[in-house]
Amino acid sequence: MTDTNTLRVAIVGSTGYGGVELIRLLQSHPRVEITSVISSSSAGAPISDGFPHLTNIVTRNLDVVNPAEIAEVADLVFAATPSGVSAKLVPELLEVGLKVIDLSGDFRLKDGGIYEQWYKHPAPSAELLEKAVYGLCEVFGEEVRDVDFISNPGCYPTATLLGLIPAISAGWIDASSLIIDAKSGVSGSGRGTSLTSHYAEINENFKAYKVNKHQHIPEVEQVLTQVAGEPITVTFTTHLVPMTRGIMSTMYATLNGPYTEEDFIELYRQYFKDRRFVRIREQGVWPATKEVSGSNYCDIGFAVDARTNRVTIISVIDNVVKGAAGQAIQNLNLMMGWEESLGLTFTPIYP
Ligand SMILES: NC(=O)C1=CN([C@@H]2O[C@H](COP(=O)(O)OP(=O)(O)OC[C@H]3O[C@@H](n4cnc5c(N)ncnc54)[C@H](OP(=O)(O)O)[C@@H]3O)[C@@H](O)[C@H]2O)C=CC1
Ligand SMILES: CC(=O)N[C@@H](CCC(=O)OP(=O)(O)O)C(=O)O
Repeated sequence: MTDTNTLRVAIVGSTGYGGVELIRLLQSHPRVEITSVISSSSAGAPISDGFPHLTNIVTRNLDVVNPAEIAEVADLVFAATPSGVSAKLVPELLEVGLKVIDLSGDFRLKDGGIYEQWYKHPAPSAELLEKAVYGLCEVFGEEVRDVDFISNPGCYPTATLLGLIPAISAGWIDASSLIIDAKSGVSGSGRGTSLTSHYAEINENFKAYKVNKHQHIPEVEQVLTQVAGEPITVTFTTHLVPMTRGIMSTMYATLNGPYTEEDFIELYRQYFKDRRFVRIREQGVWPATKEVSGSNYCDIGFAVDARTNRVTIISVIDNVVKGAAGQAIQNLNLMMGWEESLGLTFTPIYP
């Protein structure tokens, strides 16, 4: 620490969407100083070369990935690196005494065998999978306090779990009936270009992908199983939408009793009482991705259908903020014992 008020942080993966969003959000954080922005491909260059929107805002050059050097200038590292890269990098960062908040999927699953089945590459050590604390702030916020290693939840799981956990915990919905229909903007796939994120493939198109094979399925199931105390499996379909930011998770479940929309609204308002980043819509009003864009909010609305005895729950987040950089900073605040909204009170950008 430079003084008792300021935490020095480094960002590995500063040239990706998650890293650049961390840089943007941390400009407004009163207790954090960014002391190193790191890239494996562009070290030495000013970050504003690749990101002119940072001109006169961040004047640093990009640093190399060297854990010992990072430990000399920083107390904590955000690893905004791809799956597989984090698995190798995080143990090295912890080894030199750094605190770590990892944005990848590498440390979210507790069972290495399940990780390898879904991610298709070797799992981190069982010891580190055990050590990583899963930082879904509004549910496990107490558990991240004072730890030195947090695994930040996935974007789809954040929207989905916040939408389902209160109803599952209360036993109001049949856990064997869950269907999740999720849609993401293209920034969710990262900055690297690929055929699937190519303009001509995305523009005026809407497509399903990784159906029944998405790596976030076991993450959602792991947490719901933990909350329910019984094994839960889900049907989970992901879609790519021609927009830049945003996730909408639409969830369908059979009701276990005659619960109304008013009941759901009251249940969720109680569950998320005092948690400023979850907002529950009034009856008959459903959230849209633009209503949370650029912010750390997760907004949730409900529709109960007495004809089918099902509830539809609609949850939206900004994938790069609440689904990545914003929740990572919220986790930092909780870890440090600071007010959880410190530096995160952005109003959504509208329109
Ligand atoms: N985009 C999103 O909405 C979300 C992303 N995530 C997760 O966050 C992480 C970052 O995602 P995102 O920013 O979108 O990804 P990007 O592809 O946009 O960026 C990845 C970053 O990692 C760096 N990197 C790549 N290889 C290495 C390496 N070997 N060593 C060090 N750094 C490396 C890249 O920069 P360089 O080549 O310059 O080193 C780049 O800065 C991923 O694990 C992703 O799954 C999680 C939730 C939401
Ligand atoms: C639109 C899009 O492609 N989204 C990505 C989300 C990637 C991501 O956030 O991955 P982790 O949470 O596992 O780190 C995907 O569906 O794989």
